[in-house]
Amino acid sequence: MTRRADGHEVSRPESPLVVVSDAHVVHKARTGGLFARDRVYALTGADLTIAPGETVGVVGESGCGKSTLAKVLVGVQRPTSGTVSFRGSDLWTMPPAERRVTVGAGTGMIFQDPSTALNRRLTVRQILRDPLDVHRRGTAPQREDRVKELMSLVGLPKALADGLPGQLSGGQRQRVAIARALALDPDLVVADEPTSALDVSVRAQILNLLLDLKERLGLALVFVSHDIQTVRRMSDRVITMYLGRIVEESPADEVTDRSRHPYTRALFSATPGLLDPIDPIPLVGPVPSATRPPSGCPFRTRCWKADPVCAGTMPDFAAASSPGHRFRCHHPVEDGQSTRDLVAQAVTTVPEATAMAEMPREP
Ligand SMILES: Nc1ncnc2c1ncn2[C@@H]1O[C@H](COP(=O)(O)OP(=O)(O)OP(=O)(O)O)[C@@H](O)[C@H]1O
Repeated sequence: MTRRADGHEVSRPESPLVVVSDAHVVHKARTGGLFARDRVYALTGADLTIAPGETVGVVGESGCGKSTLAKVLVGVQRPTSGTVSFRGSDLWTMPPAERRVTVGAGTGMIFQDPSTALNRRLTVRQILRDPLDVHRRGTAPQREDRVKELMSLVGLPKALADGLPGQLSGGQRQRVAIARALALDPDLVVADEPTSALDVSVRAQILNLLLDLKERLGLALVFVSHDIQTVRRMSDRVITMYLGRIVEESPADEVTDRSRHPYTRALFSATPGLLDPIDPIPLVGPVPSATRPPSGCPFRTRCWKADPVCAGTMPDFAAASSPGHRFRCHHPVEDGQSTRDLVAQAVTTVPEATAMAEMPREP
């Protein structure tokens, strides 16, 4: 059984749709010149399972690896190590042609900015026909029918079929991008900040459209956003990432005041309107560089609960008291402890945390 965002329990088929196991993504640093040796640890040891039909939200500060995880899930980013299986088949050991079909037909991705994600020289009809042509879906008339069906599915008037992206509003462009992601009837759609480039007035419409499509089509949806309130509203389950690591995974209704990882609590405490009007939990300094992540727990340099144990190892996942809730922390928040208490605790121990932040990092 999976708990939906509205609190209802729904039964899901047992076999997972996507399983990511111990995935690491390491890039060469973009800056530093031709002979730079710096590596960016964009994703470290990610384990994640997505069930058919569920919505998983991914939150975390800028640069923590959310987009990298999203791209790994839809087979756009090959992990440096680790595995990604889609409907039981390992994506990166199958022949490339098979992977293109598996990923192309089974997944869809919606990007932040539809202005850059859509080819400006193609009409809406051409944009929506393209995946059908590439994957040779049906006859020419059937493809035309599918284009019409997709436009109606996302609420685009027929009259826009011959329009170019530049002639559409931001909201209409994002509808085209959503329709394109749905063209091949995927099981999984990953939406990476799908509303952050849109006017506030159309954001709710696009979010409602995604929720509606997800229910109607039985899609699994991975929803990446900085907007924690929205993630919570959209998702069944929330993943918190910090500096390339998944540090907590919990049912959406537990992320505010029942999260066990100090970072998740701090992140949510800084979201206006989510909890009591209290000050956010204070953290020490900025997020460390992804080229030199701290040893052990990556959050320890900013955490008010950190001690030398945290500099030693990254703990394995521990299960919280409720199903589907797990976290990786040596000194988790106690079950039932209020965020208000944590603010008070952090305020008194931040000087110690500052000292911890000065501990040596890995070379
Ligand atoms: N192709 C690349 N080459 C070098 N570094 C990269 C590359 N792609 C991502 N990174 C780095 O990897 C880290 C994770 O990036 P990612 O885009 O996944 O983070 P994010 O959480 O999605 O950030 P944001 O919320 O700002 O979009 C960042 O430090 C980023 O600069």
